Amino acid sequence: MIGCTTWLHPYVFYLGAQPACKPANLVCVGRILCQMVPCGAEEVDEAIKSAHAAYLQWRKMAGMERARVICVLFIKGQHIQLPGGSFAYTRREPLGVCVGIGAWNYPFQIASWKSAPALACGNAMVFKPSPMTPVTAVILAEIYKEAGVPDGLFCVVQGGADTGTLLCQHPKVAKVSFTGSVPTGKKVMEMSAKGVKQVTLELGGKSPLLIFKDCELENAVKGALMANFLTQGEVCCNGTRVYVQREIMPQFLEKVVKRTKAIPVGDPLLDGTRMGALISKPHLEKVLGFVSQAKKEGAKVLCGGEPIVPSDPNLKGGYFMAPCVLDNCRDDMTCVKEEIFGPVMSVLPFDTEEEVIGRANNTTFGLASGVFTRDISRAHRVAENLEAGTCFINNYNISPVEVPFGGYKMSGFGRENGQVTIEYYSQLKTVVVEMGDVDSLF
Ligand SMILES: NC(=O)c1ccc[n+]([C@@H]2O[C@H](COP(=O)([O-])OP(=O)(O)OC[C@H]3O[C@@H](n4cnc5c(N)ncnc54)[C@H](O)[C@@H]3O)[C@@H](O)[C@H]2O)c1
Ligand SMILES: C[N+](C)(C)CCCC=O
Repeated sequence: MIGCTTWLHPYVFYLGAQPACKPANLVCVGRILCQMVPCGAEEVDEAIKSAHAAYLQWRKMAGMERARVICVLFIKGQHIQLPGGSFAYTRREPLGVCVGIGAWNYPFQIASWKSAPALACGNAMVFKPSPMTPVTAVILAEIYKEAGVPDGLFCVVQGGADTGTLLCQHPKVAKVSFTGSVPTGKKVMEMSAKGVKQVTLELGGKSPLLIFKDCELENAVKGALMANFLTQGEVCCNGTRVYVQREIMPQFLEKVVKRTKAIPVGDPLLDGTRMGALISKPHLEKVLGFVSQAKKEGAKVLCGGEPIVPSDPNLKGGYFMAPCVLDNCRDDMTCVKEEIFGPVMSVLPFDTEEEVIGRANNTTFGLASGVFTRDISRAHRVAENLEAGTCFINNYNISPVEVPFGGYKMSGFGRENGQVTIEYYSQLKTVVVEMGDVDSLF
């Protein structure tokens, strides 16, 4: 246990009572790394006020000045000509204090994807990481401080649902950017609606990956693995419904199972490791529960799906499981309908393009999708018809920061990354300029 410390400004970070554990090894399994006291109303208010005070100075700085601290994208308005030499122009202005609330699966990335554009647009941000992964957002705050971000502009508050609720309901908050599950996203949206706050929701998914018989099979197999086993399958946009055209199903399964069985599972700090432990014991049990349910509903486990103890004795007690491939799946099975958030691939056969697009879209989610084919016309036709915020053609899970990311349907709205993010962290002011006399009706 790390000793109790409270740091205020530039961020609020309370260490005290809520354990954050490491899931992988004996030295750390179940061992408490640090303890957090969830922030209550007083601390949340203090963080928001401190962010607001910093925002009042930060918003006045020119883009060039902010660019000395944080790499600022080109933020510009429009010039619109009007009759008689008059004109209007638009300015992109910051929103104020934005709140970021993060999930546990990409804790540093989520904090960065939210706070960097927020700050670049002239806002302040109060960020609440998941209580499962509370530490890396604080490291990000330290990086910002070192880069020259003014005190208070990026504050980290710790806590769970109660702290998140306080943040969403605070009257000084202009916007909430949330990453997490659909049920929590709905609550965040409801609370934000009451205060007419803008919202970005990055929610869950159950994305389809369509593999046509004319694909380059080795690439499709590699793509299916990238779509399912990256980060132990704890990835929102994973392509966990793998639709394979019937004619190539035997070859696909043989290759995918061979590669899946060869995935080195173990210590995530070693270069050769490709899969680590799941986040927690309850989450491991939940994922294994999906595999048991799939078997009951008629799926066939081709490999994995059970807890494993890696050969390294230090890893005993870690929350490891063998990556799993499920065959004989149907669209009505729980494993095909629900987000598992673990290393479980469900494989389903299809016959025609029209049929598979209908089946792929038959879900309330719409985060991502993918297609493997050599037919360029088909690739773009499928991309157009799939109801998802991203479609990967002949690859999967490629998301550089220049490229917008976000969902359709219940997977959320708003976008992170890319130039378009500016629209979600700024508001547009129109300035109308008269160059002649006022033509009054009165
Ligand atoms: N679309 C994306 O970009 C993306 C990225 C990562 C994860 N996710 C999704 O996140 C989910 C897994 O993450 P999780 O289990 O941490 O999700 P979660 O919804 O349980 O929690 C997310 C965050 O919300 C907070 N929270 C909980 N209740 C709240 C409330 N009432 N008000 C305000 N905040 C509240 C939590 O403390 C946490 O910080 C999966 O569904 C995954 O798909 C989506
Ligand atoms: C970087 N990825 C793989 C696109 C993951 C984004 C965050 C989703 O959970």
